[in-house]
Amino acid sequence: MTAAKRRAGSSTSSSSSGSNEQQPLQQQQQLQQQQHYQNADQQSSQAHEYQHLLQHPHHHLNHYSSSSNNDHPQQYHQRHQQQQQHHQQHQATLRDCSVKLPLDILWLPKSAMRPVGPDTSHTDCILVVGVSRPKLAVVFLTVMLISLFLTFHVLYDSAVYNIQAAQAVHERHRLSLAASASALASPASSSTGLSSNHLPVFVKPVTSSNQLSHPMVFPSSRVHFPKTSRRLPQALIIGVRKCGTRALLEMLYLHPRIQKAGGEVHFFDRDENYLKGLEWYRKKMPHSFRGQITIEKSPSYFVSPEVPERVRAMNASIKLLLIVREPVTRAISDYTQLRSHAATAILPLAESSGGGGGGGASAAGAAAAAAQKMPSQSLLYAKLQAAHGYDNTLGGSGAGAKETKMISNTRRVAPMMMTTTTTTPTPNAAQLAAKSFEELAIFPNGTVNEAYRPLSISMYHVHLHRWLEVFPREQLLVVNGDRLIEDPVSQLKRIEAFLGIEHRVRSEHFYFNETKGFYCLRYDNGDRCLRETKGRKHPHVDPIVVSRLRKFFAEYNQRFYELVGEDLGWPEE
Ligand SMILES: Nc1ncnc2c1ncn2[C@@H]1O[C@H](COP(=O)(O)OS(=O)(=O)O)[C@@H](OP(=O)(O)O)[C@H]1O
Repeated sequence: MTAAKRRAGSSTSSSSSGSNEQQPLQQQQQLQQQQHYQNADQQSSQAHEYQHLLQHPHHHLNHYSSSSNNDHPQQYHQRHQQQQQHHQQHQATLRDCSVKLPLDILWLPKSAMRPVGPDTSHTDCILVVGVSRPKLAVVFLTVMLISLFLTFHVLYDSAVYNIQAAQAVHERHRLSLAASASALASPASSSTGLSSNHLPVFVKPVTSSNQLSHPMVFPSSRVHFPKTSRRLPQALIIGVRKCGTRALLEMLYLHPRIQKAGGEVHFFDRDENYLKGLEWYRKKMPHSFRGQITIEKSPSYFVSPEVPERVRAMNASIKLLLIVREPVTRAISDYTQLRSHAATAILPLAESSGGGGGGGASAAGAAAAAAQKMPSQSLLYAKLQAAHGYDNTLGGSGAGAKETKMISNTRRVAPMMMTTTTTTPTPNAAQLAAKSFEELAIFPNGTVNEAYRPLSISMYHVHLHRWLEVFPREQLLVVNGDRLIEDPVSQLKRIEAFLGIEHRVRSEHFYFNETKGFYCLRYDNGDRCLRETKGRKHPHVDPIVVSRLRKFFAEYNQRFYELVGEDLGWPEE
């Protein structure tokens, strides 16, 4: 810049000295005047030029070097004006170089920087990136705070995780000890498909060494993650007892979107549980991720009159699964279980042992005394039975107030004790175990004992009617229990669609166990069948009695088909 300026200055002075020698005085004066104006002009634009040259050295160098020292002053003046125009244009360009960007990113003229080596590029601007100290400090602090937050979050999560895992291991250990103790004390208590500690049938006891080596494994054998919580069920298997409720729940549990309550909670059908409130119920539920569906099954819900309203009070949009089986087969299955209990002379906690109640000691006139020992569910039944007076023989009546009213107003027999907490063998138990299904289901005069509980539970339409008074039909899915035994996948596909979850449970999850005569489940870590309490061998029942009962049920079945809008094709004789 200085050199160029000097060059421009010297060219001007040399041209003026030439004129002094050759031209007259007047012309010299004119020229001096012009020079004076020119110099004034030059001085006024000197600051701009300096700025300009700082930012565009190449341009200025070319510009000045291309100027002829011998130009006429007028021409020079014109050129100077052009230079000024040029200069203004370049000022506009310069604005690009002085754009201020956030975080100290600047475009600067290259001339402002001291080049390290020879400058070969043809650009005028240079990008300078820098961060001021306060900004650097803010960024640093922010990064520090975020990493601190993340560290604490991870530490907190893993602490909660470990505490819960440790609790679960402790609980599981306690339960398995209780299970082995009760198994020793009462082999019959496992006949319902659940151990007395309410562990699900499929969950095999884990040895304490296993528990210690897998502290993150919960009783349900699924890993519990900190981001899970216990949620109230979004779906219920409401019954029917002995129709495959346990098999259905375990099969559904193969689906990754399903979580299940381990045992039968009996929240809605037992007053003593219901009075504990929803929070108590929620705590009985397993941990689940958001998006998973928690399912609980208590088959006695179906036949308990107060349950539909209570369920609706909890969740009016809950999904209900009702599994049914051919009614006479179901009744025989019920009888088989009740007889099994009676034969061991241990009267079962009927409602907790697979739902539905049932199991009975004949104790005519003993209802009041027994009621004192009974859970409230049994108490309700005892009241009903006392009011209506039904047969109290093995697995007697008591499916519900409306049902009993409708079905049997004819018989007035001493009320029966539906359930009892006693484990003392009664003399009647053995006698009851000796009674045949035929004797219990058909009176000597050939009429059907409608009040016999295994039969009254099979009158599905009576119970379903109550549910459909409270819930819309679309909220209830009827599962065919007979088909579930033969072809589980087809039924599960329907249920997956009903629950709004993708089809995931497939045939490779099952294998047919010839010895058992049922499908068993195939898990990643092994195969599992339901306990021997499921799929018991049924006693032989006189075909005439079976036919008689099928005819009897034909009408009820038709009513049931009408209610559900589907013909299940059960035999009518
Ligand atoms: N895969 C598989 N394995 C074993 N058992 C199966 C299976 N699928 C359905 N079932 C039928 O389930 C019947 C027992 O029904 P529940 O589980 O509802 O009984 S309970 O009410 O919970 O006691 C049980 O009835 P019974 O055969 O009379 O014992 C079985 O027939």
